[in-house]
Amino acid sequence: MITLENVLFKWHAKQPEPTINITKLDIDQGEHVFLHGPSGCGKSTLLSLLAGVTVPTQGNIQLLGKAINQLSNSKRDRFRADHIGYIFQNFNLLPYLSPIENVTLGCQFSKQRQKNALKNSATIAAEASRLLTALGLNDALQHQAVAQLSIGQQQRVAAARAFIGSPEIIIADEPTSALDTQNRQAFVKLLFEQASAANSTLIFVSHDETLQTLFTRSISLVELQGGTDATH
Ligand SMILES: Nc1ncnc2c1ncn2[C@@H]1O[C@H](COP(=O)(O)OP(=O)(O)OP(=O)(O)O)[C@@H](O)[C@H]1O
Repeated sequence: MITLENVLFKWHAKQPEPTINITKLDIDQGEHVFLHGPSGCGKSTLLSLLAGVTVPTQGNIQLLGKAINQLSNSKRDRFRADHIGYIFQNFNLLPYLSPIENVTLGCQFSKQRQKNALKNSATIAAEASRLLTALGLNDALQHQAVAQLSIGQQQRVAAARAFIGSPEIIIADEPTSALDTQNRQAFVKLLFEQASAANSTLIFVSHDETLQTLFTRSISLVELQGGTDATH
């Protein structure tokens, strides 16, 4: 469901070595992938290629059978809104809005995700609340401004926003870096429950290798770029 072939990416035309150089990568529907590598090796760059935020300098990226690098900017934006949930490292929440309001924004630009959300709950707000509860944010916290929540609580809001409307692909860029080890593992398990319920593919970047064993697959970006078998 995700296929990369001969993908090269340079931030600048004059860059001597590409930031991304991947001959082949296939990820199946429903896989939980742990992507790791040292700082600066290109993990976030790869995630932005997978999300269609940037396009490769050369090569093909197919998501759900569609070559996203061949889509116009507006079609790529639509594809992303319909099929990809993104959990940002700094969460990118709107601080003066409540958790429910932040989560409903996750499907604001996608009719398809709104439709999916309404298969689970009577209203989009009720579905936001259901997801927040499932991710461990109790009802009392769901209506106050996000700025008043702890980092761990904000992280649950960011995750619920990515999951609303059951996108096929969930991308998480170091969402656990602010938590201690025990809370990281608990949070990852909650992510898995939601990903499995929607059969979403989860691509998760982290520096914390203790999380690696929880995942169905682990990819070293350094090995992948070197052309060796990078999957364990
Ligand atoms: N917007 C940008 N413009 C130009 N160069 C960039 C840009 N973003 C990243 N880079 C460069 O691309 C390379 C890879 O950066 P990237 O952020 O993808 O690494 P990373 O593996 O995610 O690092 P970290 O673990 O520290 O977050 C770095 O050399 C970085 O300087």
